[in-house]
Amino acid sequence: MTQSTAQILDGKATAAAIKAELTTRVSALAAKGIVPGLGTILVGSDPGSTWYVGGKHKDCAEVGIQSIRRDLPEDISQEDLLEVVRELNDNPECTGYIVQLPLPKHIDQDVILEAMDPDKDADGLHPMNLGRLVANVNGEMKSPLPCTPKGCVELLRRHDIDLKGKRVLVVGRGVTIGRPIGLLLTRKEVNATVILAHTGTVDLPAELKEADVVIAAAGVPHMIKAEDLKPGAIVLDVGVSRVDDGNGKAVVTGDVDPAAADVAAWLSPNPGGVGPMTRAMLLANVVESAERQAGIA
Ligand SMILES: Nc1nc2c(c(=O)[nH]1)N[C@@H](CN(C=O)c1ccc(C(=O)N[C@@H](CCC(=O)O)C(=O)O)cc1)CN2
Repeated sequence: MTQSTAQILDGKATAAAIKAELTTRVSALAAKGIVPGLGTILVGSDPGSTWYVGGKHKDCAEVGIQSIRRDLPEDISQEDLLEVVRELNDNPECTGYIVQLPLPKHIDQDVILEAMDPDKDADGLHPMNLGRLVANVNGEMKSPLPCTPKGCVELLRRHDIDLKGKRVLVVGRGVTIGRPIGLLLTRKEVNATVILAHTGTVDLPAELKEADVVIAAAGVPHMIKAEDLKPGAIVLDVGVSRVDDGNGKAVVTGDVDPAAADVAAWLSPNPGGVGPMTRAMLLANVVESAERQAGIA
């Protein structure tokens, strides 16, 4: 049996440390009479989405952020959903909010995200904030960043992993992870070289073998095997799938086969890696936005 070589990028412990720091910053805001408030909009009763939203409210309570919850039926019309978006845009207790994704198929996600007040967009997914991410090559402009990409960069930074000059392969071109993470990693402050692979990529195995860093965000269970990787690669397993464990129970499974730990130098596991960082970065976005509104940051 081979010995696992990879060091673990522990998202749970890192997120816990970030939450402790945010608790201090929320107390400083409270001393100035400012209480940040996060709103969530959940449409339907998908078990995963319901769990994530519940976790966001629990996190808020932990760090002292007020939370506002709007749980809506699966068959809500787009117009009625827009009405809830407008209500949170105007709600003074809500300093930022998110619309939990994915939305049901009959709702146009782009229309909903665009209707949000960009200054209250805690997920950084409003087209204005995605545009700011594109324009912000130096990383100096302050705007909310999508939580999972921000979590990946913060997880690496807090483990002193420098990506300057590294060849990074991102697998998956989704709007919440794949596309924005390339923009973050190519900022001058990170200076990585990024290749964005997707279902149309001709020779994924060749790209994987050359990558110093792999960020797997395809949502295909265990599609990346140990033998696909360059020895010593840094691997972030970000994709989430729920598969039957053989006993009728759904378990969270990442894109990377656990045996990759025998080849990689660093591995962020799934669960326990980037997921907890996504939650912590949402809190960070809410606190940063409240600080900006208070003229602190
Ligand atoms: N509006 C948004 N929708 C979605 C986002 C997002 O950032 N904004 N990301 C994902 C879901 N997500 C947060 O919303 C999320 C995913 C995973 C985790 C997490 O902590 N996962 C755990 C495992 C959880 C489990 O057992 O199910 C882990 O990785 O350890 C938190 C948040 C899609 N939608």
